[in-house]
Amino acid sequence: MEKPVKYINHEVADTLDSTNAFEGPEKLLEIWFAPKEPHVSAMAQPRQGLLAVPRQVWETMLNLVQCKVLSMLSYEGLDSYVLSESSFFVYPHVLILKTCGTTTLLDGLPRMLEIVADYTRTIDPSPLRIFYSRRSFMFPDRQLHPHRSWEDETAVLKQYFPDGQAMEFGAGKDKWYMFSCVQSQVGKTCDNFNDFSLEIMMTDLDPAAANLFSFDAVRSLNSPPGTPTSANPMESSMLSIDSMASSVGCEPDDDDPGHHQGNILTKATEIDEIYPTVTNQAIDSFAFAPCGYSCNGVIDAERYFSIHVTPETGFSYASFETNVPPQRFGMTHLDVIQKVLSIFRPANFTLVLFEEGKPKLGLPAGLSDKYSPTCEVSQSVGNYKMWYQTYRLT
Ligand SMILES: C[S@@+](CC[C@H](N)C(=O)[O-])C[C@H]1O[C@@H](n2cnc3c(N)ncnc32)[C@H](O)[C@@H]1O
Repeated sequence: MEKPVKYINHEVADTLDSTNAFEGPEKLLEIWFAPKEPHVSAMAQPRQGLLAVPRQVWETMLNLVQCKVLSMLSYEGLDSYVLSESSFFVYPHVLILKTCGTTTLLDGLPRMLEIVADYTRTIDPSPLRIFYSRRSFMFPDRQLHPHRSWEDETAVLKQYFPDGQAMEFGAGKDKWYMFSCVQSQVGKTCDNFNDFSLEIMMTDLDPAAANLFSFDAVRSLNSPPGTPTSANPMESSMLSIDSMASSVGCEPDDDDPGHHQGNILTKATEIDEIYPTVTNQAIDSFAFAPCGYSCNGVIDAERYFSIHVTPETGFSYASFETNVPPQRFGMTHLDVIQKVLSIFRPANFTLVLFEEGKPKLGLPAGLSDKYSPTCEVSQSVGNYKMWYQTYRLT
C-alpha cells in the first residue's frame, strides 16, 4: 500500500482534556456527489474532486461544527482525519463526517456545500445521496440547536433536501434515527465504488474492557521490568513498549502523548487484529486524557474503519464503523462483528448495515449464544438494502 502522508496537529493534540460527562453517541452525515461529466471518473483522477479541497478549508467547516483536526492520513484517493470529536473521511466524491459530544454537525452543512461548489471542478455540487443518522442521545438536554430534537434536525435537513425522508427505528435508548435523500438519476453514477457500510454502536461496556481505554492503564504498560505481570491490566497483550509505540503502518512520528498512547492501545487491545487477513493497513490512533480513544484505520489505501470509545462508567459507549467489504479479505460480517464485540464486551449493541445494489450478505443470523436480538428491521432505502438490529446480553 502506498505510504500515507501524515499530519499531526500538535497544538490541539497536546492540550485536550475533559473530565465531564461525555455524549459518546455520534451524529453521522454522509454525502455522495456525482462526476460533472458522467463518463469521467472522479475516482480515477488522484487528488481530484473533493480531495482538491485543502485541509485548512475543511477546517473552516469543522470550526462551525465545533471540533478540531487531531491528525490526518492522506492517500491518493482518500483523506482520513481523526477529530477531537470522532472522524472525517474525504473521497473524491464522498464526504463522511462523524461527530460526538455536543458538536453541531448540521451547522457545518451549508459551509460543506459551499466548499464543494467553490473548490471542486470535476464533480456536480448538488448532492446525489445524503444520509444523516444517529442513535438516541444519552444526555439530550446538553445538545445544542439544531441537535436538541430529531424534529429540529429534520427541519434543517429538509431545507437543503426537501425530498428527503425521515425515519425512526427501534425504541427507548436504542432508538436510531435516519434521514436520507437518494437520487438515482439515469446517467449519474458514482464510479465503480460499491457502497457498503456496517456500524456497531455498543453501550454498557464490560468495565474491565472499558478501563483499558484510559491514560493510566496505558501508563501501567511502562511499569519497570520485574513488576509482577498480574498487576498489569494488559498482561495478556504484553508487547515491547517500543514496538507498540510506533504507529501502526505509519511513520513513527507520533511524538505527542495522545498519539503515542493511542498507538499502544491499538496494539494492546488488538484493534489492529480486527482484519487479521489484511496486510496493508495504517491506523491513526489517539488516546484522550484522562480517558477515551479514537482511531481511523485505512485498508489498501481506499477503505476505512473507525473506532471511538467513551469508557466512563455510567455512560460507556463504543462505536465501530467500516466500509471494508469483509468478503474481499476472506472474512464474513460475523467474523468482524465478533472480533469487535470481543474487544468491548458490551451489554447492549445496535447493528446497522447498508448494502448497495443486490444485497448478497445481509446480517448474520444467530450472532452468538451470548446475545439475544431485541429488535430487527430491514428495508429498502433508494437503491440500498438496510438492516437494523439490536441485541442484549443473554
Ligand atoms: C474518544 S472521544 C469520541 C467519542 C465517540 N464518539 C465514542 O464513540 O465514544 C470521547 C472520549 O474521549 C474523552 N475525551 C477527553 N477529552 C476529550 C476532548 N477534549 N474531546 C473529546 N473527547 C474527549 C471523553 O471523555 C470520552 O471518554
